[in-house]
Amino acid sequence: MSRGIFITFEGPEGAGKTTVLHKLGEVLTDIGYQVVITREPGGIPISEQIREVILNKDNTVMDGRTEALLYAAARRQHLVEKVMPALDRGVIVLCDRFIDSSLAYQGHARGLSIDEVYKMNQFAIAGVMPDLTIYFDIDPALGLQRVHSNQEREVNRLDMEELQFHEKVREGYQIIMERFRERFYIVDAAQPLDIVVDTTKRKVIEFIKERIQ
Ligand SMILES: Nc1ncnc2c1ncn2[C@@H]1O[C@H](COP(=O)(O)OP(=O)(O)OP(=O)(O)O)[C@@H](O)[C@H]1O
Ligand SMILES: Cc1cn([C@H]2C[C@H](O)[C@@H](COP(=O)(O)O)O2)c(=O)[nH]c1=O
Repeated sequence: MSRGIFITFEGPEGAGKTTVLHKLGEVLTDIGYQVVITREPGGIPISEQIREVILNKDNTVMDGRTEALLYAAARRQHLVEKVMPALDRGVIVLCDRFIDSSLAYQGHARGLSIDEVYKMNQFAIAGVMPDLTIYFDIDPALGLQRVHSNQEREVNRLDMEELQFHEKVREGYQIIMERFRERFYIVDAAQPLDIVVDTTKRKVIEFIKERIQ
C-alpha cells in the first residue's frame, strides 16, 4: 500500500480554513477516498489539553518561546498518534494548520525568527512535511471581522492580539510561501464561500489524482 497524502490548510484568523476543510472532507468521502480530518493544536486528547493551555485568555504572561515550544509539543504528539498512522494506512489527511502556522505566528509575528522556529520544529516533525498546503489569503481585518461575528466561535488568546500582529502573520506567510513555493497553492479567501470551496476542491482532487497515478 502506498503512503497517504498529507494536506494542510493555512492562513490568518477567519480566512475560512475550517469551514472549507470540512466541506472538502465530505466531498472526498463521497467520491470514495478515505479521509482523516484533524487540526492543530489539538486533534488528540494530549494535544487538545496543550491547546487549552496555549489559547486560554487568562495566560497573558506566556513567553513567546514557551508558546512556540508548546505548539511544537502538541504537534509531535499529534503526528505520532494520529497523522503518521493514518498516512501509513494510505489515508488522505486534511489538517487545519501545521508547521507554517508556527513559522508565521511565532517565527515572524512574535519576532522569534522564522529560521529559529523552523529549526526547533525539526525535532518535533522529524522530516514529516505536508505534500500540499492550501493557503487561504485574506486581509486580517476582514478575517477578524468574520471571527467576531461568528457567535459559535469562542475568541481565544491569539485572536485578541492587535491587528498589527495579525498583519505580521500574513506577512510571515508571504515570506514562507516564497521559501516553500512548490508546496503551496494560494486561494483568495475573500471570495464568496462557494467559490473558495470550489477552487480548493478542484486543486485538491487534481493533486490526489496526480499522486495516485
Ligand atoms: N468565503 C467566506 N465568505 C464569508 N464568510 C465566510 C467565508 N468563509 C468562512 N466564512 C465564515 O467566517 C467565519 C470563520 O470561518 P472559519 O472558522 O472557517 O475560519 P478559520 O480560517 O478556520 O478561522 P480560525 O483559524 O481563526 O479558526 C465563519 O463564521 C464562517 O462561516
Ligand atoms: C498550529 C499553530 C496555531 N497557532 C495559532 C493560530 C490561531 O490563532 C490558534 C489556533 O486557533 P484556530 O481557531 O484553531 O485556528 O493558534 C500558532 O500561533 N502557532 C501554531 O503553530
